[in-house]
Amino acid sequence: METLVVEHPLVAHKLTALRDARTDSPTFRRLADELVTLLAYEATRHVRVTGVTVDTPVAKARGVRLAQPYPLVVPILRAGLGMLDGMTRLLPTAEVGFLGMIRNEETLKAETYATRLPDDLSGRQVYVVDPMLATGGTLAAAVRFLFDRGADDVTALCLLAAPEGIAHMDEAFAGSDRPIRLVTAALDERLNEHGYIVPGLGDAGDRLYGVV
Ligand SMILES: O=P(O)(O)OC[C@H]1O[C@H](OP(=O)(O)OP(=O)(O)O)[C@H](O)[C@@H]1O
Ligand SMILES: O=c1cc[nH]c(=O)[nH]1
Ligand SMILES: [Mg+2]
Repeated sequence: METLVVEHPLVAHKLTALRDARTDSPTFRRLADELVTLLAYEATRHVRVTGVTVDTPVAKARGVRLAQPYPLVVPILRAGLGMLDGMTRLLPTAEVGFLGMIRNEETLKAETYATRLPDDLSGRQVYVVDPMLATGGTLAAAVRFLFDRGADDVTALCLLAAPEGIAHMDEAFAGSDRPIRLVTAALDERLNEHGYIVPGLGDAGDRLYGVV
C-alpha cells in the first residue's frame, strides 16, 4: 500500500496533543478535526478535476473544477466520524457514505453493524477516514466493501498507523490492480498484546466521545 507519512510541524504539534492522555474530549475532537484537514490537503493531490473557462471581471481564464461524479467520503463509525467534518470542509461537494464497524476485542476481528454505501462505485474516487490503522482488519474489510462495489481508487486517511496494519493491507490486497493509498500523521512502533497501537493515543472512539 502506497503510504505517505505527512511531515509537518503543525501535524506533529496536533498529534502530540492528541496522544497526551490529559487532553479532554472536546479538545481531542477539535484537534482530530484540524489534523484531518492537514492530511486531506495531501490525500487529495490525485482528486480528479476537469478543465473549465470562466470570465473574470477582467478577462477569460482557464481553470478546473472537481470532476463529476464527485468523490465519496466514507467515515468508519464511530471514530471516523471525528474526521468527517474536516474532510467535507475540504471537499464540500463530496458524497458521504457510512460504514459502522467494531473490532471484537477478543478476536481483534472487525464486525460490521451498518453499511450505507452507493451500490455502484465504478469510476468513483473514495476517501476512507478512520483515525487508527492497527491490525488492519477494519480497513481491509472496508476496502473490500468498496472494491466489491466497483471503486478503483481508494485513499485511506488515518491519524496513526502501525507496521502490522500496513503489512496486513499489503497481504490482503497483494496482486490487486487497484491502488490503495494511505496518508497518515505518523507510523508508530508496534501493537501491544491487546492490539493497541504503541505509543498510540488510546481508543480513538473513546477519546473522541468521552467514554472513560
Ligand atoms: O486496525 P484494527 O485492528 O481493525 O483497529 C482499528 C479500528 O479500531 C478502532 O475502532 P473500534 O473497533 O474501537 O470502534 P470505534 O471506532 O467505534 O471505537 C478504530 O476506530 C479503528 O476503526
Ligand atoms: O490503538 C488503537 C487500536 C485500535 N483502535 C483504537 O482506537 N486504538
Ligand atoms: Mg473504529
